[in-house]
Amino acid sequence: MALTRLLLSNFRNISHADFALDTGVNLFCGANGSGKTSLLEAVHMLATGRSFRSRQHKSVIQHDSGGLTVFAQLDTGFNLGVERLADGGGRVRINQATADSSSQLASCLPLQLINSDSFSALDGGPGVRRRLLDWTVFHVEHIFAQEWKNYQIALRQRNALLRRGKIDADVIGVWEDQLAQSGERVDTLRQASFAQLKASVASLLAELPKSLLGQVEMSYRRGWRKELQLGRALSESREGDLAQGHTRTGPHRADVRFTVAGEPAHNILSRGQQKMLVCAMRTAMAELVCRHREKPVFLVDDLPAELDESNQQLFAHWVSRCASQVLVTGIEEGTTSRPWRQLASPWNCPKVFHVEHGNISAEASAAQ
Ligand SMILES: Nc1ncnc2c1ncn2[C@@H]1O[C@H](COP(=O)(O)OP(=O)(O)OP(=O)(O)O)[C@@H](O)[C@H]1O
Repeated sequence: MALTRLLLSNFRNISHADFALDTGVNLFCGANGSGKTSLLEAVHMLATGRSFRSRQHKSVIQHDSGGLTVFAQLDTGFNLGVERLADGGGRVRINQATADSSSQLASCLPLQLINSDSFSALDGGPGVRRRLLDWTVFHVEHIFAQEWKNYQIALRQRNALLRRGKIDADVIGVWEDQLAQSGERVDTLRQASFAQLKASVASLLAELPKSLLGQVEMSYRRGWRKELQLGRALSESREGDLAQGHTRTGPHRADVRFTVAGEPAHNILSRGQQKMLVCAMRTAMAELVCRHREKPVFLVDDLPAELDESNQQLFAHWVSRCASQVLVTGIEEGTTSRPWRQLASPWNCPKVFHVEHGNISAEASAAQ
């Protein structure tokens, strides 16, 4: 699936923009602070309901304006709209109907993002990596969203009881049964996707020249002891959980680890190697999703940062295999477009946009 038209108003320094996008490559070039990242942020908001830079909608809304809107038409026939108001209000619409969860947006617009925060997949907490795995499972297995929701409802209830300090074994037992059932199913779905991601990442990394990247090991930790059923693990940890006031075991503590010779990968790999590992993971996620449904859209903020030319070219090649469309930002048109121009048609004819003080204008025709 691809975005065919994008409309923004009052989104950071972009007061108004309305333009058509190509399938394949769309390049947004401009000086520092011109609004390139804001544009990617707006597309991300359409797919998730939120910014990737700020938890506060207010900081994204243009100063002195009452609210922002982002609207897109997709080639699948869907229209997506997000409105955020300075007074805290807002709404999300899909084809004129109000959407009540951000997972409805995500399901209409599967999106992959590569930016300077992507390193947190390696040096950040387990939650970042768990979300990467869950993005994949969500798009591959339709029952995952409901199972995960059931799990979280039961988790909230158990935690509320633990916080009260005094627990009735029968009452907590009911929630532990639900946690155990949905938790085991969440884990089974995650394990199936993880096995495929691991194989894909290994084969993508094998396309790179020989280096320590070839020794990266990926492992999945499900969040509770291997030898136990989840129900048993929960009842065994009840005492300790009570002392801590929360549930310390279960799939909400799962992790995906990247190691090299037993060490966390970010302690060993160079910055460029780390970025290629993250690019391989993101590509593997997209490859897996496009085996089951339509190809995702990629957002790539400043690809040349940390990557030499051959790595940029390899990543562009990966994206062309598993994406329907890519929105790429860069300062200079020449360097930003170079990795894409060596690909086969139509990926070698980017649509070029110039971004200047929040104004976005398309070049009359794509330069060759
Ligand atoms: N709420 C806001 N209202 C108005 N302007 C804002 C708001 N938030 C940020 N800005 C400004 O919007 C501009 C766009 O920033 P953005 O990060 O999109 O630039 P960029 O083109 O990606 O720059 P760089 O190349 O430096 O990464 C910046 O000048 C920033 O100061």
